[in-house]
Amino acid sequence: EALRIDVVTIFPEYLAPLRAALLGKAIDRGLLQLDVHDLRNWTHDVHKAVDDSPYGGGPGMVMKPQVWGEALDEVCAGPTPPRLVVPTPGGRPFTQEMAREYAAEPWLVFACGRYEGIDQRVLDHYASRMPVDEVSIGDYVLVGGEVAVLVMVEAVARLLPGVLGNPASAQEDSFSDGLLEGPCYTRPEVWRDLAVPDVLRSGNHAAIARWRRDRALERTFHRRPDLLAALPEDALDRHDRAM
Ligand SMILES: Nc1ccc2ncsc2c1
Repeated sequence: EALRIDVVTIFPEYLAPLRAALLGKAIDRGLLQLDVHDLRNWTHDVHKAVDDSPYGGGPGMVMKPQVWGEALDEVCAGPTPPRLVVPTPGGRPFTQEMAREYAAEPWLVFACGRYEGIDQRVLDHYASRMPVDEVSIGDYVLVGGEVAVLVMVEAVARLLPGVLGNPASAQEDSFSDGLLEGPCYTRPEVWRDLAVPDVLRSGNHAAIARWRRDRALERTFHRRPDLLAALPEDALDRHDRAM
């Protein structure tokens, strides 16, 4: 039941960090399977061309449908189709909820576009054969989808059973209760004249929980009021509202 991940890219070496550290161990332990494919393996010309000028003019280049078609036909071949994930600035926002959805899938294929993107007919063609998600990791433009794949694979893999040392932290991390994570502290008690808030050393767990939630509400209110507005009606109690 290990999650299978395939990535198609013209820069396979960009995905090397996924084999380091925690995720590398998860792969070694068979908790997830990662295969990275060089899109140029499916070209047939001496220049290994993967892009061409855009119809309608305009700057930049568009990735050729034929090459992607041959690559995805092969990579996505199998009894049950994968979920095809295509990073793009114009995609649906990637969220912790999507990360949880993806972590429950048996097989994900990530198509990394470069240039101005992939010919739309590729997405349209595969949408009739498998779920195709165009996904954005934020409102900024990168040079290609590879870094977005690193982000998504890390967010997904950490949710897989056994990948994280203590699963509880996956539950309590930011966004699980809809709020940002508040400040955290560790030893020493005083560092450069800055002391750890007394409540955290009080042993009063109710007061600690209350203090942490207050800090999370405060931070969310100041940095991400949109998250507060999105909370369900009953998510904030009287004390919360008084914050
Ligand atoms: N193909 C491509 C190009 C830029 C970019 N920026 C964020 S995701 C993405 C994907």
